[in-house]
Amino acid sequence: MRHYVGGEFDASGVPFPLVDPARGTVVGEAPAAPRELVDRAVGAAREALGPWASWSPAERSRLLHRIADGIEGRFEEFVTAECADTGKPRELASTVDIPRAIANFRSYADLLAGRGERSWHTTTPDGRGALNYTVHKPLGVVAVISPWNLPLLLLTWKVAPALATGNTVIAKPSELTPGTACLLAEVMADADVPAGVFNLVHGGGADGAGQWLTEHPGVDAIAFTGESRTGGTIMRAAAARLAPVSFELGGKNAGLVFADADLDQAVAGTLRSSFTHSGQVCLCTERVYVERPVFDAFAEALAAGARALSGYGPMVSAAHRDKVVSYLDKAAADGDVLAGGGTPRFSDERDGGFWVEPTVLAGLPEDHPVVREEIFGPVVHLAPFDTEVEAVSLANTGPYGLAATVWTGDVSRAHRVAPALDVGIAWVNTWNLRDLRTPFGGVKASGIGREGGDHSLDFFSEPMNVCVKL
Ligand SMILES: NC(=O)c1ccc[n+]([C@@H]2O[C@H](COP(=O)([O-])OP(=O)(O)OC[C@H]3O[C@@H](n4cnc5c(N)ncnc54)[C@H](O)[C@@H]3O)[C@@H](O)[C@H]2O)c1
Ligand SMILES: O=C/C=C/C=C(\O)C(=O)O
Repeated sequence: MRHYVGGEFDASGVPFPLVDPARGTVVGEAPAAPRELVDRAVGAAREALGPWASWSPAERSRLLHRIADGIEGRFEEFVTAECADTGKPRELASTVDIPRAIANFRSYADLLAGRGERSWHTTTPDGRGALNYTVHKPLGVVAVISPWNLPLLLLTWKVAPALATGNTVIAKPSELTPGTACLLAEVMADADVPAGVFNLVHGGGADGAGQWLTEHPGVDAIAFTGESRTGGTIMRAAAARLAPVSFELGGKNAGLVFADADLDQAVAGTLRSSFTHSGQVCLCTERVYVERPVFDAFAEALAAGARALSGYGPMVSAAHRDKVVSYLDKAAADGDVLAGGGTPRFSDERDGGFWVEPTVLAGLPEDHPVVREEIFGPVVHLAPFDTEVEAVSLANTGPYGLAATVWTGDVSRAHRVAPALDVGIAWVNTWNLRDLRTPFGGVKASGIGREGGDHSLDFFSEPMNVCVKL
């Protein structure tokens, strides 16, 4: 595991251990970047800005495709690194995480190639008129700080548009999952990305590379994905120099199941949306409200499906496993456990890992911590509702507003309910179906701004207006 600064690989810094989530064993180490290396990375990124800005959009677009080609060429290595870091099933990394990293670079390469600028012809009293047109400039040096759950997908979801728009980047992946970021740096070097355009430093957040980047006067903007609490800390650091921030934060996503839904589809969809990556996806459903006439049937089918789940992965760390289990203990004390509720016994080396059973709960009050706080594990709470108005109100209550699912067979109800939800993304009769051109992000404590398509290109650009008197 190495840093990548100014086109050079570097392993300086105090090593920190890397732990296999499936077995709980130390399997490697990575260097924590010292402060001077973070300073050097910012300096290299700043120095590279000028030459990089001279690249045409067509040249940057071709380079992004070359990076995508590089990831494709080392696909299995990326899958192995992603699974080693996160413990996620190989099938998930090879069908979601790594293909999406490739798609992230290709979609922004194509969007950039086709991006036009707007202009206006302005009439003037002398009749000769004026021409107003927009020029998009890069923000400058961007710090990209990413979480441990979808390490490569979420890192490249920011790096691709940041590079596409002519910025230079210092990436700081989670200290729990540095592996795929290291491979990405090698792909960048092999693709002849100019030195200093993409830099990578490893280490922690507070009192580490993460904090030093967010406080650094040489960093012009911060793109962050992580906990809402961390977002608040970063926003305070950015406020000191009014640096723009793009935040993708926490969630406590609700599902609404109406009696007119296809129940089998709703159960299968909720099993996916609650237990994919063992609930360690920001879009996962952690609370489901079910119309009363079908509550028992839905609860019974979902609990049976959760009990039958196999091949799921562990929590990313012992600390995260302990956090999730603490919520299970509270739920068992105050409510009903319909499935799971503990940690599985395998009677093999996995017993040293950070596993939690897929868990279905019910019977807790709406103000209970399990129903209100983000757990970020394989845990979903069910509660009944009687009216559509009540369902929307239940879903909209709480500090978060990232995503939601609506299961209904009534098309009018779908178009009435989905827009009424205070979230950034609502799926109807599906989950996590993604079009990369659409706005992606949350409201309330779930984030600031939107990623995806022009939304990312706009965040990473400064639009300038030029007015020419004719
Ligand atoms: N909205 C989304 O798109 C989205 C996507 C994935 C994860 N998440 C959220 O991320 C969280 C899980 O990820 P996590 O545990 O890695 O989050 P986290 O906030 O603990 O860490 C995220 C990143 O921030 C760094 N960091 C931590 N403290 C910092 C500080 N003070 N200054 C600068 N950097 C700091 C970490 O090193 C890591 O790289 C969950 O809350 C989840 O909801 C949101
Ligand atoms: O864990 C959170 C998942 C985020 C997913 C995306 O950012 C995406 O699908 O673009």
